[in-house]
Parts: sequence; C-alpha cells; structure tokens
Amino acid sequence: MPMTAQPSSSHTKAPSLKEQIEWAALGLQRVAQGQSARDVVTTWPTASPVRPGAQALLYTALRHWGQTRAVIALLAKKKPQPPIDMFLAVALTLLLEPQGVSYAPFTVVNQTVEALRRSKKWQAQAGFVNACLRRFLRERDTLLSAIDGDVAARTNHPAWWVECVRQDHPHDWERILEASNARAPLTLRVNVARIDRDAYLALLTGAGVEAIPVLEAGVMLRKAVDVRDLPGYAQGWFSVQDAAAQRAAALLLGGCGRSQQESQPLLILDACAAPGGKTAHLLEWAAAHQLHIELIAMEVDAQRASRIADNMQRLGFDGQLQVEVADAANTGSWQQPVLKGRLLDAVLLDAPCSASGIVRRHPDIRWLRRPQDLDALVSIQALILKNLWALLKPGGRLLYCTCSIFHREGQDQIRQFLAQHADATQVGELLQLLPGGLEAMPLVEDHDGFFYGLLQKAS
Ligand SMILES: C[S@@+](CC[C@H](N)C(=O)[O-])C[C@H]1O[C@@H](n2cnc3c(N)ncnc32)[C@H](O)[C@@H]1O
Repeated sequence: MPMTAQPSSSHTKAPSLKEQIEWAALGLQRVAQGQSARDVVTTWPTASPVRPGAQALLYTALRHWGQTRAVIALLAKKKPQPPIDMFLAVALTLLLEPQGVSYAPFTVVNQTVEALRRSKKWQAQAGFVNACLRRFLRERDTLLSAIDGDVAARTNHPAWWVECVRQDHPHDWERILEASNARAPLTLRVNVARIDRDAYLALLTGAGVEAIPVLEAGVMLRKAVDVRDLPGYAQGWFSVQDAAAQRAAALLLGGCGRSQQESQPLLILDACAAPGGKTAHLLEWAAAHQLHIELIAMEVDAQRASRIADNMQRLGFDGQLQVEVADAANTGSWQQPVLKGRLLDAVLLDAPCSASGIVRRHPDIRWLRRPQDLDALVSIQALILKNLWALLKPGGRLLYCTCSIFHREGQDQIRQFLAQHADATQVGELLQLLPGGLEAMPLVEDHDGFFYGLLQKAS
C-alpha cells in the first residue's frame, strides 16, 4: 500500500474545523486505497481531541461519497490529484449534510483552504479548491440537478450494488438504500447471566439514559453514548449488539433443549465466532434457560480469535468454552482433534458475507466491496455449510445467518442447499430482516439487515 500523509495536530487546544477536515480527508484517501474506515480511525491517536469530530466527519463523508464524487467531476475539468479530491469531498459533505453540525458555508470554505495552506505539499492547490467550493455555493441547485440522473450520486452507493438491491427487493430498494445511509441506533444485549434485563433498564433510567426494551434481553438507547460510560461496562453486564443479531441464540437453542438428557451437555459449534458477540449470547441464553451446553467457538483468523477470549473474560464466561483457531471449511484438519469422534448437536454458522445489511454502521463497506467479492463469498459460504452439515448428529440443527440483504447469500444459498441435501429440512420461515426494520412485520422498531435460515437433519 502506498504511504499516505498522516494528519498533523497541535493537541494543545480545542480542535479547529480545519484539523478535522484534514484528518477526515486523509482518512478518506486511505479508504480509497482499500483500508477500512475502522482501521483508519484505529491509527489515529486515541487521546487527541481532533479524533471524535474527524471520525464523525469521515463517516459522514463516506455516506455522501457518491454525490460528492459526481459534483467534483463537474467542478474540475481534470480529476484533482489525491488528497486534493478528498479535501473537496469532505468540504462538500459539510456543505451538503443537512443534519450535521452546521457551519456557515464561508467557514467551511475558509477552513478547508486553511487546512491546505498548512502543508507545503498542498498549498499550491488552495486557490483551486477555494474556486471549486465557491462555485458550488453559487451554482448548487444547477450542479445537484445535473447529477440527478447518476444512480451512484443519487443513492450514494455504487451502481452495481444498487442493481443487486433493486433486483432482490424490487418494491423496497429505494427505501433500503435510504435506510442504509441513515444512522443506526445503539442497541445493547444485557448479560442475563449477570443481571436481569429489567433491572439493567432501571439502572439506565437512574443514570438518565433513555432506553426501551427490545426482544428477550435487549435495550435500545434513544441517544448514542460512549458505552464505557454506561453502568456495568467493566463488570460485563452488557454487550453492544444490534437487535437483528439478537435473534440467533433463541432460534438455534430454542428447539434444542427438548431432547437433552440431564447428564449430557449439548455439543455446540459456533463456527465463525469472532469477536464473539453471538458466542456470548449462546452462553447467556443457555444460562438463563438452564440448558447445559458444551460450546466450541471457532475462528480462522488468530488475531480476531483472541478478541473472543477478551470478550468472554469481560462478560465472566472465562473457562466456559473452548476457542479453536481453525478453518471451518476444512473440517478434515480439525474434526478429530477438536470433536474427538463426537458429532454436533447444533451449529451456528454466522458466515463471512458482504455485510450489505450493516452499511449504515460501516458506510465504507459499499465502496470497498467489488462485485467479484460476492461470488467468492457465496462459494465459501456454500462450502462451509456443506462441510459442517456432515458433522451434525441426526436430528441436529444448524442455524445459517449473514448480515446481508443480498438473496445470493441468504435465501438462494439455503434453497440450493435444501435441493442438494435430502436429509435437510427447513425449520420455520426464512427470515430476511431489512435495515431500519423495513420488512412487513418488523422484528423491533429499528435494526440492521440480517438473514436467518434454520435447518434440521433427518433423525
Ligand atoms: C460475521 S463474522 C462473525 C461474527 C460473530 N459471529 C459475532 O457474532 O461476533 C464472520 C467471522 O468468520 C470468520 N471466518 C471467515 N471464514 C472463516 C472460516 N473459513 N472458518 C472460520 N472462521 C471464518 C471471519 O474472520 C469473521 O471473524
């Protein structure tokens, strides 16, 4: 990856807008080079006062990147060199964003120009950027109507992505894209092995945090806060988890207890487990429902697998599961050492996917993915599903899920699997949840896009 300029900061006084613009523009450049926004932000100094504002600005710029790119193409005869194009994109975001912190347009222009003048490398371009932004302010309506026919500009998603959403959701595609550009609520899952959900809600109310109960163990906050400031963070009383993802534990374990013999725990594999959100939920759900389980959490990426252990420690589940770094698709390499001749009672397969259901939380995903990534993901999902199926006991259950709204990764995947496996039956309906709770009967008032398909093996 090419070296990219790092933002500069004095750190001694309140952050100025020009610093935030500079950080966000250089961050956007790194996303353009293929890095995730989260990774970019992780490299910024945690203690810097510039960081929160710059992060919000980077994420907002990603939500406007279709529109700002199209406007830049109209404003500049020749494509501006990076990172000048990114400074323009960030400044235009500030001029376009209706709900953001509002700065007077002249402040945005001046601060962008000032940000460029801070560096010898960019100062020669300050006049050009100034002229572009001032022209945008003069001709805003004309420029915006000139790009209205450009689908990527209008929806702020790449054209191929829009086409996938339109094909799969012909009636809702525009609302889905709009919801994918909105901000997501902060939802927690209370660790009911530690504290009752209603008792936790009362604690939140006492702390002045407005929240509503969702599903069996969730609470949705009315306003985003720093979760480290909430009651019980260090004690592991909750995890951050969207409501859509909070369906997994009950769907998989809800039907598993009936055949359980007292002495024998159910052997359960969480096959793609890091960072362990659903792993912990399986343990919490089992504890709350007196279900005796033996849980194996598997993850192919060793670094991500270490986060499972960290999370389990915070939540108080240390020593209550086995973490394995292994490739769930390559069952031959771990079946004997991990399962020791046993078959599984249940499998949670939270498969690697496009993440098309959670782009409102990760606005960079749509720009980072390529259409060919989808083909590769669909193939690996099918392979993991097929190979894990062979390790399931007769009568055992497998819950397949993805945080995707693309049918190829959801309903098509399950239908194809059922067509190829005579010993598999579908349990209940396939559940396609849409971002913003746009499905006909929403799970809760707001949640991410998600897919669930529950399968049972013939006895
Ligand atoms: C959707 S995330 C899982 C999220 C997790 N279940 C949770 O709720 O916190 C998918 C995970 O699968 C892992 N993964 C991808 N391919 C895998 C494979 N072949 N075997 C095991 N893990 C895999 C990824 O590294 C990623 O951590």
